[in-house]
Amino acid sequence: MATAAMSSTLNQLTTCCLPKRSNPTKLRVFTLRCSIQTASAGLADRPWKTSDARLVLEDGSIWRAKSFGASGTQVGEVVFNTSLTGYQEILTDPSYAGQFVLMTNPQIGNTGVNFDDEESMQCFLAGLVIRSLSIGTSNWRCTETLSAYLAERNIMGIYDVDTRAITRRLRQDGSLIGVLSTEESKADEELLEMSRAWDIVGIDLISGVSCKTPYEWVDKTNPEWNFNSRKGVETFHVVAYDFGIKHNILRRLASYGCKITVVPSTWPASETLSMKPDGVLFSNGPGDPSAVPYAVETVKEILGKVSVFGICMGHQLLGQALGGTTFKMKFGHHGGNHPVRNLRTGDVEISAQNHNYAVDPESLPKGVEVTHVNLNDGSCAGLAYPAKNIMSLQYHPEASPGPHDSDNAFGEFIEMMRRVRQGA
Ligand SMILES: NC(=O)CC[C@H](N)C(=O)O
Repeated sequence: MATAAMSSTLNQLTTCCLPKRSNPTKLRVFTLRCSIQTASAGLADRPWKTSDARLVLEDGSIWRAKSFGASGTQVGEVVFNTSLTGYQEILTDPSYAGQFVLMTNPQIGNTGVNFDDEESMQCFLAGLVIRSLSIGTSNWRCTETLSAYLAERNIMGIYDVDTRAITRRLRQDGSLIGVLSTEESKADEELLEMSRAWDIVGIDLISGVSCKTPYEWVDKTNPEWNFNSRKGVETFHVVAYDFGIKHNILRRLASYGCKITVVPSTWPASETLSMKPDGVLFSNGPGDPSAVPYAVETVKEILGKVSVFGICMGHQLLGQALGGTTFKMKFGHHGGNHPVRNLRTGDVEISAQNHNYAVDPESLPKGVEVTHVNLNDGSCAGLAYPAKNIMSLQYHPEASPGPHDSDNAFGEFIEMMRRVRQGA
């Protein structure tokens, strides 16, 4: 069992062993060392688990760690997430398909998992990278430990890895492809080769996470946690394109009084328009928005004919459909603490974010307004095209996890649909 003294020793070691960027042609191994030794050689096995996994990054660094969840070998892009809570919502956010999520919060697993906090039916991410795996769970809602949950879903996790050092490397050099392996038989060079042979850019990851057939969604936010709900108001029919949709987007729309039909990413625009919805929502989703031209075409066919709201991937597809371009950011935004300025009101919202791509505002045609700006780096965080009843956000008004400052964006979408219905 890890004592406070032990974890403080570990923290000191982590600080003073911060590795420098390695020569890309050489493999360099980083291990979190523990200062506690076994008594004398051969007397007893160590009472704690020793390293049994490697994370090999494309820059040639090798991070020795301990595995939990599933075992095997997996490739993906490593991104860091700065949320303090909500690891289960993050694990089930389909937008993380193809990525290893490294949590900067050093202790994960404390609250276990529960089935009410899932953002989709599955974990699509490549794996989870954490500093310390909590040895116990303490939460009245907990139904299972994080380890058991990941093992059942065949998702690999590693802990006792220097997450601060990896995060600093990602911030300095940008997102990196990595291979996580528990297989001793695989040589370091082989894993490095795998990481260099794979790329997340240009792959359609949406088709692997979208639903296959349309369905109706009725669940609202649980009354225990609800806020901003509207009572006794008219109902609006929204068709929601599932590019990897998070359940909380659907719950929030339902709580605002929408009747929702969720459709697959390949659902023809003509079918959507024939349903005569009041609005169309383009959801969040994984990967490169330039790798799904079919989705951009669908958005183009719908724009101007009905009110639309794009969230994250939906915002990026809207940007492209309007004639703009998207680009890959250095390491993206992933976390629940990103300040955004709403340029219409002047208000600053603390927002939940998860994206690696962004719309280039310079590429947008006249009439398209940048409505929100990310205050950390000035990137475009929201768009509107009032003449065509279009609005979009690069971040997550549904939060989950994250602050609820931006929830009113759903209210604005409702207002837009109401104005169109009233012919205003
Ligand atoms: N959450 C999302 O919709 C992410 C959008 C896109 N996959 C990106 O990384 O930018």
